[in-house]
Amino acid sequence: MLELRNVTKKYDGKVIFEDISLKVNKGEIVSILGPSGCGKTTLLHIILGLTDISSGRLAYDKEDITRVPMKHRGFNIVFQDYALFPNLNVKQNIEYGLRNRPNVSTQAEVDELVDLLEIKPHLNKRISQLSGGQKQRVALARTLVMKPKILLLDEPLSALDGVIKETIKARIREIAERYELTTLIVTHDPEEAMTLSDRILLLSDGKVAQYAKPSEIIKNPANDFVKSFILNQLNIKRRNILSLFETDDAPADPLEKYTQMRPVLDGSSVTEDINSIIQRTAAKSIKDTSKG
Ligand SMILES: Nc1ncnc2c1ncn2[C@@H]1O[C@H](COP(=O)(O)OP(=O)(O)OP(=O)(O)O)[C@@H](O)[C@H]1O
Repeated sequence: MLELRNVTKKYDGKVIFEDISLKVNKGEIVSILGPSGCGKTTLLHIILGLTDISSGRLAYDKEDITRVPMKHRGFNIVFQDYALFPNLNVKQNIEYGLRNRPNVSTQAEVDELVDLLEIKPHLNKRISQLSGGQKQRVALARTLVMKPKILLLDEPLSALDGVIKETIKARIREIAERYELTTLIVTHDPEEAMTLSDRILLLSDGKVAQYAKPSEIIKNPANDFVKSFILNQLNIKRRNILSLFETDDAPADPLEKYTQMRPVLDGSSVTEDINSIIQRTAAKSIKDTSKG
């Protein structure tokens, strides 16, 4: 278990956040969510060991790691721009870290990850020949072969959209589950956080606005900031989708709105949901036509 106790970060005397306390269980996916500049990346770098804290404590499996340097913490990060080596091919990128620590993963384990992330057809390609989604999967594989105790992802989906985004989300969930890998993800997108994580840490004004399961945040938002940050953005997306079908199905109650939108957010049943809207709309227009 990862534990943060009263963690405060200041830059040049200016408080970025203060008194952040939280626990993350093994295998849990936690999204760090909040407006631009609230300190999401700083918090991720603090957990990684790349940035020092100003005060407070960090512990992993009850051992104090506050002063443990990054390379001894055994956590690993995928940066937003993937940071792949352009002069090496895909296979060499994935196996790069194993040059110094060859026994961390066996060849069979590397092959399993390559299969899981569907990279096999690309192993001999140069990085410049890959799409954004393929680069993301290679960056994930390169990090995972090193068997990190905690996987840290900085905006892993921001450069992706549509089906590719849903595929990467599914892979992240599958990896967390299969390897019981604790995963922390920085995002500014409430929809991403809602559909990907077991718990969401929502930061605002240098404080924890709420740390809870997505369903709990929807049912019991801790304050007005949480309500507006999460529900407004989700409702805007829902309205945009519904407006495509020109229906007047929009309920006034935010919770009902979210419940209706849930299948749309849950990539798996998006087609079913949109189909039912189409059917209802078509049935209505047939009725209207036959009336006239
Ligand atoms: N090395 C640094 N020195 C001084 N201030 C910094 C440094 N790194 C970050 N900051 C400041 O700390 C605050 C938090 O930055 P951070 O990048 O963690 O925010 P964020 O929530 O990840 O933002 P975004 O969503 O825009 O990426 C910002 O005001 C930023 O200007």
